[in-house]
Amino acid sequence: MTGPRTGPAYDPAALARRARAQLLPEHYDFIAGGAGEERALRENEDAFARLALLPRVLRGGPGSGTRVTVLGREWPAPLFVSPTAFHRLAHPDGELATARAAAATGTPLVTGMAATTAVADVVAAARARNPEAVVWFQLYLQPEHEVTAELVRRAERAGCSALVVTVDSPVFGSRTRDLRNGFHDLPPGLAAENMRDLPGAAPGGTRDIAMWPAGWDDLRRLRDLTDLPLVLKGVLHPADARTAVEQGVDALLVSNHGGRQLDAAPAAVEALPAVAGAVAGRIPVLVDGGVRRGTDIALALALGAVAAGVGRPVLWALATGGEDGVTELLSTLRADFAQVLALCGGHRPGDLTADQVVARGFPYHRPKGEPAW
Ligand SMILES: Cc1cc2nc3c(=O)[nH]c(=O)nc-3n(C[C@H](O)[C@H](O)[C@H](O)COP(=O)(O)O)c2cc1C
Ligand SMILES: CCCCC(=O)C(=O)O
Repeated sequence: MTGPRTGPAYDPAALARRARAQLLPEHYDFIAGGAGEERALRENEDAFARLALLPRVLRGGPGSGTRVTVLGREWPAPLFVSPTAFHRLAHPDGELATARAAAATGTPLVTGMAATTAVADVVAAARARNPEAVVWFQLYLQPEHEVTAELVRRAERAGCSALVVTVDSPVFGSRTRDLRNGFHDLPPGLAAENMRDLPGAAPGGTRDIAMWPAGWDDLRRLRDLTDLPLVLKGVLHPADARTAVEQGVDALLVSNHGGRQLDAAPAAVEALPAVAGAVAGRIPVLVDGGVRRGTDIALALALGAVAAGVGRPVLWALATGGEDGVTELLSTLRADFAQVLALCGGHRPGDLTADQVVARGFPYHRPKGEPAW
């Protein structure tokens, strides 16, 4: 073998196994688990495995790197950290460690409303590592408008540059493992810190996060409340994607919530082409669910996403290695994607196209609903 070894050694399943050994079983299950029979959860990864990439050849080089532009900001790679609750279940440094690692690698972070660290502290930790760090705030619209408004003000004051509104949770999904384990409360000493001192909370106390069936009117009220770009997370139906564009939404995140809400939902990557088709390039489309390696990111881009998010792997890396673990994971995913892009004959992320995606089998075929060559 000649030349430098460029392929990173990374085994996502082994990372999850190592994390399992570190965590209390009910905490591991909370993170790993999904709704119902966990079909949507399994399908997220399986659907990627059913797809293959046709590389293009003799395209010359060198490539110009992995950078992409999303909502006016340049990202070093089409990769971001999806919002996940309660990072201090995984590691005592929790969201602070995740934020530092994301910032150090230039990876945009979506911090969750259900974080165990307040958004101001998350952004401060990220900016201390990298003044240019991109942090977005994930929001569940709350039934009381003043509560939503206060959360938005906190995200704005903290320096978040977009709001990711999760719209796939009109009610909470049935998490089979949590029901079996009786896991429904954070352990003593941990709290959803963004929910502290909100209207309706006891002094010094936190409010519960409501899963509530908001409507498009509520989204319009949010639009009037803030100038931050709005990203809708959890859109799977192309008709909703079209409405979102008409309503002035700034970006979509195609997601089945990591299989934690509707168990009959399709895999995120399977829902992506129809949503991207409905949006027709008018706003950026992001995706998460089952993204574990560079080939998954490449498939997502070829099928119309501008970037892909990772959820559980970040928590596994945090559990096993704290900040350094997350830094290693994010750098590895970026290097892996850079290698896959080059192997596909791409010079830049936008070079990956839908005609390069085929469904495995003999003979392989174009995924249904995709235009023929
Ligand atoms: C432990 C855990 C907590 C999560 N919490 C939230 C949340 O508070 N808000 C939200 O919009 N999505 C949440 N998600 C969903 C993620 O944002 C994301 O859609 C999903 O994890 C992506 O799939 P992946 O874990 O296969 O990468 C959570 C996922 C996990 C695993
Ligand atoms: C109340 C926050 C729950 C977070 C969570 O587990 C999820 O959104 O999947």
